[in-house]
Amino acid sequence: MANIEYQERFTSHPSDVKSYDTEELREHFLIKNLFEKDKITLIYSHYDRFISGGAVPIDEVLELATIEPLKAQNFCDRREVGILNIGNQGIVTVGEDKYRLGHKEALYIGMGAKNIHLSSEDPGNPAMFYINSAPAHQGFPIKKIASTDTITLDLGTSEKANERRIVQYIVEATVQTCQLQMGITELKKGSIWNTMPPHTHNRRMEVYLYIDLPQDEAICHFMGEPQQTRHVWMGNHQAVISPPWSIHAAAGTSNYSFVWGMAGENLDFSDMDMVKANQLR
Ligand SMILES: O=C(O)C(=O)C[C@H](O)C(=O)CO
Ligand SMILES: [Zn+2]
Repeated sequence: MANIEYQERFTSHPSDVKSYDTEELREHFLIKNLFEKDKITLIYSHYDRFISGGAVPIDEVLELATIEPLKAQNFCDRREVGILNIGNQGIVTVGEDKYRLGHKEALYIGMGAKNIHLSSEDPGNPAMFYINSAPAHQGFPIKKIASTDTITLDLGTSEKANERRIVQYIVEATVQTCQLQMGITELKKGSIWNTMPPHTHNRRMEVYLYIDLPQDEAICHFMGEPQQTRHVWMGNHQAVISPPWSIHAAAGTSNYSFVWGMAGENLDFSDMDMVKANQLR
């Protein structure tokens, strides 16, 4: 059954963002309520035409059907998709093929795939599928990425409260994609800063979905041009759109994790323009 809601988000010029107040900043960049029972919720950003979404199948099998802005018969007619399960055991069916995704396992689905359905193995303990998608020009094979298939990078130190593990799920070295990259960054206990020192990558936009944040805690996400930053207070399971010209970093009131996804000009994860912390304004 197709039970999909979508919203479009248009792009903002950095000099316009300078004058956004709290509400306007949140309206354009913050993504709330992605994970609703028996629904697929999609946000179509005009930055690199990147779609981020959530699906929580409980009593229904949910179909990742096309949405009107795609003007396509099937969701993947001109798109590739990454699905990362942040909930309990779930099943993604593509055509006749079934892929079981456990907690923090991912699936890449290439252009041309049809009949994508999402379900939970146990409705009492549902899967929570986080979906990222970008335009594609070539169909690459479907691939499941378990945690043993990922590439990990350990960054930061406890002294700087930014000790974290970057877990790369969908990157050039693990899966062939046109432009999509996805992964999870997990902060160690006692560390609160992600992506600090920060960076921009004018060649790619990025979306962060914050997860594993204890109840009553909060994330202060920093965005904007490095010399003109703004902050957005966020909660667990909320996402934020990072324009290519914006830094994307945060401090939490506890440790937490986040799923990052990006698309754009290249597939070079390390292509970042670093900014020194003492240069931020
Ligand atoms: O903690 C970090 O640093 C990150 O996770 C960085 C993201 O992966 C990123 O922004 C990639 O461009
Ligand atoms: Zn980045």
